[in-house]
Amino acid sequence: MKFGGTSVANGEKIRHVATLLKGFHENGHELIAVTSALGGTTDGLLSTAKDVSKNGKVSLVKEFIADITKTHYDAIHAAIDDENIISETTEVIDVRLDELEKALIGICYLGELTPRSIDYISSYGERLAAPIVSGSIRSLGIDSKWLTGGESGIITDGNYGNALPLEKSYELIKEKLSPLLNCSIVTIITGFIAENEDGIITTLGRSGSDFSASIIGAAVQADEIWLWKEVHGIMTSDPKIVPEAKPLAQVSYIEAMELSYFGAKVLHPRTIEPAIKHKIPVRVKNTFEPSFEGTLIVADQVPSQNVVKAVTLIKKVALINICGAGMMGTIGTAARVFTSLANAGVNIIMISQGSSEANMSLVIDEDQLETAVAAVRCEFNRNVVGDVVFDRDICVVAVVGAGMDGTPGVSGRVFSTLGREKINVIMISQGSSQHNISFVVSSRDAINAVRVLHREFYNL
Ligand SMILES: Nc1ncnc2c1ncn2[C@@H]1O[C@H](COP(=O)(O)OP(=O)(O)O)[C@@H](O)[C@H]1O
Ligand SMILES: N[C@@H](CC(=O)OP(=O)(O)O)C(=O)O
Repeated sequence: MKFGGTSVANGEKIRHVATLLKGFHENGHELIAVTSALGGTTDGLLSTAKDVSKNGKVSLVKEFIADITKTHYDAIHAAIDDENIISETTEVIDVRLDELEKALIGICYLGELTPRSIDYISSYGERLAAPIVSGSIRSLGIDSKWLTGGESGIITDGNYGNALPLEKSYELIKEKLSPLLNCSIVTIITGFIAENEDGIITTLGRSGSDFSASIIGAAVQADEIWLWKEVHGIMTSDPKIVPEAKPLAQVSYIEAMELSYFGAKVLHPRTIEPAIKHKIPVRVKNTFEPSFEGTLIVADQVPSQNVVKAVTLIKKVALINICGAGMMGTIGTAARVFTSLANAGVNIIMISQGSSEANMSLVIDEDQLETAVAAVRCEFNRNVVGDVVFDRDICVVAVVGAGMDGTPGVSGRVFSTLGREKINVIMISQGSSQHNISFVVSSRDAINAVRVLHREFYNL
């Protein structure tokens, strides 16, 4: 079971989570829980580290440490009743906070922030949360211990910020965690963080605790992997954009993956991979309404009267247009574009090429725009490719559903709906899997595009 940052946002919520875990434990379930950082902590750690690496202000570190100390002390007192457990937990937290302060001050003086140090700093969110969740369970009379992702056996490559578990992790986790399953203990594991083969802390990417839970669930061959969140499950759209969005009772692994790739922040994009490999159902549930069934994610495609299961939105992306008459018929142009971007470490989200071959459009993360433009310009030096133009002011909208495969008329409905609303479509892409149709619109049209499409396919 994984509890997200919104589920453990403060001491009262942590107490609620501990009570849920106690209930499942007492009902005879053998379980392992993965916790995220208290909501907002990882953002705070990252922005403070970035700021102080630029401005070197030790006073800013002191302010941040005072804030984070208060948040976690408040959480300890609201989540734990037993005085001894309060003081034990406070001691652990104090040691962590002291290390964190020293590391941030180090960054102030060094004036640089490497990918490795970003992972080290951001790991503190989960490393501060896990002792409190574990203490809260102990305070309810259930034995509990906590481990970091690395200690539980998640060993990754060295790709800081987006590390992947090595295959051997699965055996290692099984070895380390299986003995803790059939004894009277609830084990808490820090989500999001792991370590590489040299024992250096790595992270699995933002929102990576979902992925931690599914790696662990797969390794111990859990019956189900449950992801507890602030929503009723996977919904027909982000309820923050479309308030009338409805929870989906069941979706397939493929649909869940497509949804997460296309921006549905409800799941970390890699979550489903370990579950597929080990054929484990995944359930998304609402921490604050546990009796609601939530969404079950399973292997088989679930027949539904709605061919479109959900409408999603990706923000913080940018469009690159590579054009030039010289591209027409010049063999190898695409290979050079993709190789130069790959060598620069740029991840491509969408690709489209017009049949005239004089134009190629790519969508990438906004953060990588400058690197990408420089890489393509350097590769061609105005030979073959005339120019590389870009637009930061765009979003990707997608309609997702495995039932679209072979169902005619879905694109017609998508684009005529957008046309009626006078929403200009800048770029279109549909994979041959036919499980999604994705397109680019200007940022100012994006929310409206999601809402009108949701209304079109769900009649709400
Ligand atoms: N299709 C979707 N279904 C459900 N939630 C979605 C969807 N798209 C985006 N979201 C957002 O994902 C968030 C998931 O819940 P949250 O408790 O924040 O998860 P976690 O803390 O595990 O990251 C919600 O706040 C919701 O706004
Ligand atoms: N704390 C990490 C990892 C995580 O999974 O968080 P959440 O469960 O709140 O998405 C983050 O903010 O990225």
